[in-house]
Amino acid sequence: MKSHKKSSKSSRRLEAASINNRDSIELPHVGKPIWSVASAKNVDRASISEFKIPSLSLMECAGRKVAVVAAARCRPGQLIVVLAGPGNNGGDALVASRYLHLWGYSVLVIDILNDFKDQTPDRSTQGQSLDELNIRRVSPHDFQSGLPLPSKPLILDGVLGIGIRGSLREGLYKSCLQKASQLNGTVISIDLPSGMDGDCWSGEAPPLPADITVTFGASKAAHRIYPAARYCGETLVFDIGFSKEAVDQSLAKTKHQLWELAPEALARINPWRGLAIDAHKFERGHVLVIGGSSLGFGAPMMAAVSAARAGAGWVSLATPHPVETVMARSPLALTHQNFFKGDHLDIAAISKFVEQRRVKALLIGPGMVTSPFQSGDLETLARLQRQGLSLVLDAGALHQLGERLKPTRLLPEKTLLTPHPGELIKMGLTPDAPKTLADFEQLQETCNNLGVSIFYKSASPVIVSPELPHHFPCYSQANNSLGKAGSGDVLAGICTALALTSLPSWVIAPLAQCHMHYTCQKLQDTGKEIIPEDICSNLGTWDISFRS
Ligand SMILES: NC(=O)C1=CN([C@@H]2O[C@H](COP(=O)(O)OP(=O)(O)OC[C@H]3O[C@@H](n4cnc5c(N)ncnc54)[C@H](O)[C@@H]3O)[C@@H](O)[C@H]2O)[C@@H](O)CC1
Ligand SMILES: Nc1ncnc2c1ncn2[C@@H]1O[C@H](COP(=O)(O)OP(=O)(O)O)[C@@H](O)[C@H]1O
Ligand SMILES: [K+]
Repeated sequence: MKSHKKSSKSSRRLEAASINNRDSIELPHVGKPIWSVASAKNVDRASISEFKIPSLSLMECAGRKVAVVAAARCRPGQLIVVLAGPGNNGGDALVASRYLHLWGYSVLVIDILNDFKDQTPDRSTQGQSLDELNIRRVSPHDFQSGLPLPSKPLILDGVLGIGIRGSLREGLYKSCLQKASQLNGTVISIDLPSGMDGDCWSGEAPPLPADITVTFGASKAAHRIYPAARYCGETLVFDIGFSKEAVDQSLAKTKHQLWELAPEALARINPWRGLAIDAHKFERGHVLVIGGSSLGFGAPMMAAVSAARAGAGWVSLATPHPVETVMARSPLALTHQNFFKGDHLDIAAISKFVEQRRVKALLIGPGMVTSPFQSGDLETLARLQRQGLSLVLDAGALHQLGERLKPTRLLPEKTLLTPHPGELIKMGLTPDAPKTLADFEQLQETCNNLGVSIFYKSASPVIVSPELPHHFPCYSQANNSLGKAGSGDVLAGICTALALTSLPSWVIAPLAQCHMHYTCQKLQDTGKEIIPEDICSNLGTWDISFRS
């Protein structure tokens, strides 16, 4: 978000550093594209037909990678049960079986075919190469009718991959997968847990969820976005020798693109780099947090402390409670206001405070249960934005915001909304939570019209911003210790501190999530069960906490 006009020499230095930040951070510096299934198929097709890479050598490489992963996970004496379906996913499984057998592991292949005629040519070739080795192979009928097997084998799921169309049909493939799930083994799935749609992240659990998924070229949406990602387990991505030109060609054709952000790369961004050693509080910037309700003021307090720990120069807190009550519970450096008239905001008083006290970033919503806005309030905020104010709206401030925003148009580079799925729906912008990339494209259209960026919060939050047309970065490092009431307040506070800098909102929001996630992880290393309050009072300095 652009910093507003500054006069001193050192503040110009900050602005220069921040503008550099803004100009130099590009998506490929901090993330990798997530391929759609169509892109993956295009890469495959073009590598083979245009760039003359033999399909069998891609399969050989894929199967070998799977074998290496399986060998590393196999316990001494453990049986490896390989489920090999009819397509090239099954072909990969057969290559893996060959390697594992040759390396001395005990392998049992289940040929999950209705008919040998169903096989793809490459799968059939791999089958023939297995015939010459002494690998035990059984029919799906034998497998299903109670073939005695040791419990807890290592299972390789090569029944179906990205060739699936629609939902998994009832029949042989599904029943074999269900049977395999009864073995209670460790499951390594090839490319995708069989039956899953690589592009969709909100579907049902597949019959045989994976502990590890081995995929090729790049991850797909289902590997990275929750809830689908939970069924993939740990996803490992391998290069299997696709042509780089084929990859570039395929991605160039892609209309919209999900990106997987790399925490280590985000970690190198220090939002305060370049801040002069003699900087004063206004060079960092003044944050005002407005929130709370009759239920309390813990949420805005945590957001305010998080904003201070994330680098704000001065943080003021406004709640509907008597200032003395809040002050008695507050860290000393926070200053306190009461900008409420009943359930609503005294927008004139806020506006005066923002102008007089040079507030540069305003967070409204933590701990609020209903919308605090009345007609005209958003117009006032839009006017303050044009004077340099950045706005972050969370929780209660999001309720029915869609309707309220329509006549207003805020500045997208200065407005960040942070809804979780329920809040997104309550905003009234969309009847359902986004389930596909096309849904995000639609949401971006809405963001363009309203002049806002949306950080769609979940265990794998995605940013949708008019500043980044057709590209949707996702931070997919989940940690269930963050699934606790209050994490959203910490996140909103960090976002608001970062809104003081000139980082674009598509960087601010994931960087805030990354900072919260790293801090949580570090605190967990001390062996404690972590609560959001711990995170807010222990946020690391940007340089130190991100050096891991
Ligand atoms: N050269 C290549 O083509 C490469 C392909 N690779 C592997 O090949 C896989 C893709 O192979 P294929 O395109 O042969 O497809 P799959 O092996 O994923 O699946 C094909 C089978 O799925 C069945 N099917 C489709 N929709 C279904 C539904 N709704 N319910 C039940 N069955 C359904 C089809 O009848 C067909 O028999 C990738 O996932 C990857 O594992 C890798 O070997 C890398 C190279
Ligand atoms: N399992 C998880 N892994 C990673 N991040 C999570 C997880 N669960 C929640 N979060 C993050 O924690 C925050 C929770 O926000 P929210 O649902 O608004 O919580 P609250 O308002 O109760 O504080 C979001 O930033 C979300 O991205
Ligand atoms: K599979």
